[in-house]
Amino acid sequence: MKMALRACLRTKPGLTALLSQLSCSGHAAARRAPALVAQRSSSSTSQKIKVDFDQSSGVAVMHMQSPPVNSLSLEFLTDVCIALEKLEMDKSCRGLVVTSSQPKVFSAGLDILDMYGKSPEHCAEFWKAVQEMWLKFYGSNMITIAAVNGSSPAGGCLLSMTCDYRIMADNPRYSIGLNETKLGIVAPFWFKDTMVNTVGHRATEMALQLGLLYSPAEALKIGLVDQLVHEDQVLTTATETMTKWLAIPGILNISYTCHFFHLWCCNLVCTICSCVCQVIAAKKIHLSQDF
Ligand SMILES: CCCC/C=C/CC(=O)SCCNC(=O)CCNC(=O)[C@H](O)C(C)(C)COP(=O)(O)OP(=O)(O)OC[C@H]1O[C@@H](n2cnc3c(N)ncnc32)[C@H](O)[C@@H]1OP(=O)(O)O
Repeated sequence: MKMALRACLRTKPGLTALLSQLSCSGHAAARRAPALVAQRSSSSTSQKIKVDFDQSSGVAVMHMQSPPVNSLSLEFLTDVCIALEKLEMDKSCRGLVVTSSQPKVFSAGLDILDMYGKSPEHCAEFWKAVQEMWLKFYGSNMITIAAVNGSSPAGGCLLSMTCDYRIMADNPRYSIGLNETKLGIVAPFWFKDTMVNTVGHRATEMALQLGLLYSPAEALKIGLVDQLVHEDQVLTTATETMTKWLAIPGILNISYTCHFFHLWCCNLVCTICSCVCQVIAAKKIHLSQDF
């Protein structure tokens, strides 16, 4: 799926334009962008994101450092998007590892405080930033690996699922999953679709209906994560794994993308049809009650 968006970005100028319209240029431009210096190794830091880029390997490591739990606030999302844009523009950067600098937590998901009691304008901007993060990760030309070194509920799980590969710390105290139902909210359809693409329909159905959070071992079993390693090994394993992925010529990825893009389009059309059907059904019920 991620590959699909990637192919689309390469081949369809229309979508690129769409993405750039959705891009953080509005709110992001106003913020100071962390610079990536063209040298063998460079480091750039915003308040909430630190990026270390090793030019010799072409791999960047993005450290999320927003205490206490890397919750996805508008400010945090904006910094992530700016950092991603910078890396994407640097053609020497081919791989990205995302990890957390916070102990025990990868990301707590959307910042609840940034969603509650805010103006409609803030909520709109916030929601746009959430979608943008998803699009930028899913549509990235880089190989992306999530080094999940702590708990990762809800939006944190979504973030990890937008990556090509997930390595999680093998600590039973940690959990991962889309637990929105348990919070009394419905996961947006694109959260659901991202999970379907990761673990399949049935596992997603169970996960979303029950708002399940999985232990690392359970997550590995259903394919929500790809590998478990000791807590201290998450980042090193991620960079080693990246070497394997980068050994595959990028062109081969593209041939898979067409197939996945087709599936993605079908999915989108189905979702739209199902929404239309629901509206028609609701109208019919309403009309039949009138008579
Ligand atoms: C409009 C439709 C939207 C639909 C989509 C929603 C997707 C989402 O992502 S909704 C957010 C769902 N997130 C969660 O349910 C996570 C809740 N948090 C936790 O489960 C735990 O905090 C943790 C497992 C991530 C970490 O546990 P730990 O024991 O280490 O830390 P805590 O003491 O629980 O928390 C520390 C500190 O952080 C605050 N906090 C935690 N999560 C969030 C959050 N998502 N947004 C904002 N703030 C959060 C928590 O309140 C504590 O703050 P204080 O120290 O000030 O009490």
